[in-house]
Amino acid sequence: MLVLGMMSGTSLDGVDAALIETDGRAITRFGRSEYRAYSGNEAAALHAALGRWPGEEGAAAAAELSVAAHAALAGRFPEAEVIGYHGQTLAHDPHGRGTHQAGSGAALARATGRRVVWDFRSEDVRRGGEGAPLAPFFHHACAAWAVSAGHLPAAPVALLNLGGVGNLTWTDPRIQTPEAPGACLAFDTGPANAPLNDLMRARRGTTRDEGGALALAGRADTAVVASALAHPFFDRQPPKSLDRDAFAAVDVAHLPDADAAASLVAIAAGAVARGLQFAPQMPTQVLVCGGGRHNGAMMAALGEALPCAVVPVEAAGLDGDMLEAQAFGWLAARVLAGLPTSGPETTGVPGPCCGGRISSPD
Ligand SMILES: Nc1ncnc2c1ncn2[C@@H]1O[C@H](COP(=O)(O)OP(=O)(O)OP(=O)(O)O)[C@@H](O)[C@H]1O
Ligand SMILES: CC(=O)N[C@H]1[C@@H]2OC[C@@H](O2)[C@@H](O)[C@@H]1O[C@H](C)C(=O)O
Repeated sequence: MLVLGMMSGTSLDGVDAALIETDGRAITRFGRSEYRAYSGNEAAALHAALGRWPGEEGAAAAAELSVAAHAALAGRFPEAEVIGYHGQTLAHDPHGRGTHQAGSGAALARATGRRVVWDFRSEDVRRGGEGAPLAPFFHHACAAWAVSAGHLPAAPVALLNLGGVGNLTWTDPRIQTPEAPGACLAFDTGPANAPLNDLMRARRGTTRDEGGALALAGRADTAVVASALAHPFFDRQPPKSLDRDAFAAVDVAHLPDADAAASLVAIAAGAVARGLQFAPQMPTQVLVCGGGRHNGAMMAALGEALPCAVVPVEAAGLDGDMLEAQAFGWLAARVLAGLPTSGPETTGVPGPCCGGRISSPD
């Protein structure tokens, strides 16, 4: 089936939408994609609602805004039979209050006249999993696709998503299904772009460090980096997940702008290196997707910190800006096929877990 996957990540910059043709197992074809940036007012409303749970101030407005933005974008894809709708994560506390993605799939189904698969994380959390990351089974499908297309050798590889938070999937495409033991090991690596974006907003009034120019002009403060990487999160065995602001306490207030940016980049790269130590074997390469791969300082720091090649995921014929949107399209097809969306090695859920809810327009 032809599915439209839609994702608005923790960076709160906008919505990605991408078509994918799949039965929830193999990827038959990648289709076209579009991005819709949030307006300043929309981003401000979403920021104001961060950390809020259903019923709390700002959450309902964020949910309505999310549905409206996604419906507008979905209107540009009339050919999609089904929509995979992630919603906007406002809060994530899997072993406490749960996980909260604002935006109702039922409302989106009514607004678009199409079937919507949504609420992908709750069931995993309810069953004791981390509820994240959910892209790993899709990363396995991508690796298998890239091997069959001749873009990758048939060997273990890692996919690293550098969004607001980073997440990494080690995967062996020689194993047939993603839920099979040994096919995937996945976890959030640590903070990626979110602290850098927050720094740029506070100090420069911009949304991001374009190309990593500011970080490239600075020097990482070794004491700040070491103290951030001393966080007990990095010693925890994967799977493990993070809330967007888990590292809000990293203190770079005393550093000049460029050194502060360089330090946050070094922390993000160091976090990936710490995480990769848990991989069952060193991957042939780390394929980087997500906005962070456009940050030259981030890519350079990763190249230094990791013991294997680090390349943008385009090297394997994939689209690094749309991988997460595609993931939620593929996962939607998987939910409709009744196949698991997470497992013990991706979210720590005790057994294979079929998450997601299905809403019809009528
Ligand atoms: N040209 C660029 N230069 C520097 N940084 C960039 C560039 N383009 C994107 N980014 C960074 O990538 C971020 C967006 O990444 P992405 O869209 O992958 O995140 P997300 O999907 O919102 O987050 P997550 O994956 O955590 O849910 C931006 O907020 C910015 O920090
Ligand atoms: C709770 C939540 O929304 N987590 C996001 C976030 O952004 C990156 C990282 O943290 C990952 O855990 C996840 O998103 C991706 C798409 C995932 O679930 O694989």
